Amino acid sequence: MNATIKDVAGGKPLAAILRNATVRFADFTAIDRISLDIEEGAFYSILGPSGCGKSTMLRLISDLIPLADGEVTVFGKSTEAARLAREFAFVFQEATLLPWRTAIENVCLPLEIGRNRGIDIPVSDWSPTELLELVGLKGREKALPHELSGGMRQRVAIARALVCKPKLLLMDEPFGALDEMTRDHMNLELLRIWQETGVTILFVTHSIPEAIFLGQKVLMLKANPGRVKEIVDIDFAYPRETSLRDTLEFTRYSAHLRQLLETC
Ligand SMILES: Nc1ncnc2c1ncn2[C@@H]1O[C@H](COP(=O)(O)OP(=O)(O)OP(=O)(O)O)[C@@H](O)[C@H]1O
Repeated sequence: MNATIKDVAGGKPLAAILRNATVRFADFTAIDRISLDIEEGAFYSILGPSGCGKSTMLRLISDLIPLADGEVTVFGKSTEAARLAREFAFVFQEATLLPWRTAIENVCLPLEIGRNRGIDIPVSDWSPTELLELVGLKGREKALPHELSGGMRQRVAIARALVCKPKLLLMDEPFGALDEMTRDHMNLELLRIWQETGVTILFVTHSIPEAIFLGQKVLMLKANPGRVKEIVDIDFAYPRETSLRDTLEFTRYSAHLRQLLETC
C-alpha cells in the first residue's frame, strides 16, 4: 500500500488504515480481516469481551506484532516506518516509569534514548516541563515515582508518551488500575490534552461509561475470531462534563453497548 491512500474518507486525512488485517498466533486467528479507517485527530474508544483482540489490534498498529494477512498503514507509512518516525506512542495500564528517575527525567527518557542512538527524532513543541504542566503536574517535576499516586504516575507516562510529538496515541486500559474518582478525573484531563494537542487517540477500555464519555466513536469488537461488531458514533459535543454520565442519552448509549457486548 502506498502513501497516496492516506487521503481518503471524504477528503479527511487518515491516521491509520486497516484492510482485511489478520493476526495469527500459530494456528489461532486473533484478529480476522479487520478493515477500518481512523481519521486523523479522532478519538476512538475500543470495547469488546476479554480476548477479542483489542490489545492485539493496538500492538499490530504499533508494529509490535506482525500481520499475517491484509494491510495496515499509519499516516501512509508501513507500521515499521511509522514506528521509526515516532508517529505513535503507547501508554500501557502500568505507567512503567524508571523508579530511580524523577518525573521530569522519566519524561525526557525517549529524547535521551534517541540522542544516544544518534536518531533524529521529533520533539514536542512543549518542553518536558510544559508537558508535565499540561498533564497537571506542575511543581512535581523532581518527584520520584514512589512519591506520586497511581494517577500521577500515569500522567507522567502520558507526558512521556507526548514528548516525541506523536500524531497517534495508543492507550491500552491506561486508567484500568485507578479508583473511580481518579479515573473520572483522568478522563477529563485526557480529553483536555486531546483537544490541546490534536493527537489521534485509540483507547482500549473495559468500561462502557468510560468508552462513551471519551470517544467520538466506540469500536466494538467481537471475539473468536476478533472482528468489528459495530462502530457507534457518540454524538456528544466537546468539552464534555462529568454530569453527561447522568443524562438519558448517555444511558441509552450504555444500554446499546451493553446489549452489543452481551451478544459478542
Ligand atoms: N503472544 C500471543 N501468543 C498467543 N496468543 C496470543 C498472544 N497474544 C494474544 N494472544 C491471544 O489472542 C487473543 C486476543 O488477545 P488480546 O490480548 O488482544 O485480547 P484483549 O481483547 O485485549 O483481551 P483483554 O480484554 O482480556 O485484555 C486471545 O485469545 C489471546 O490469548
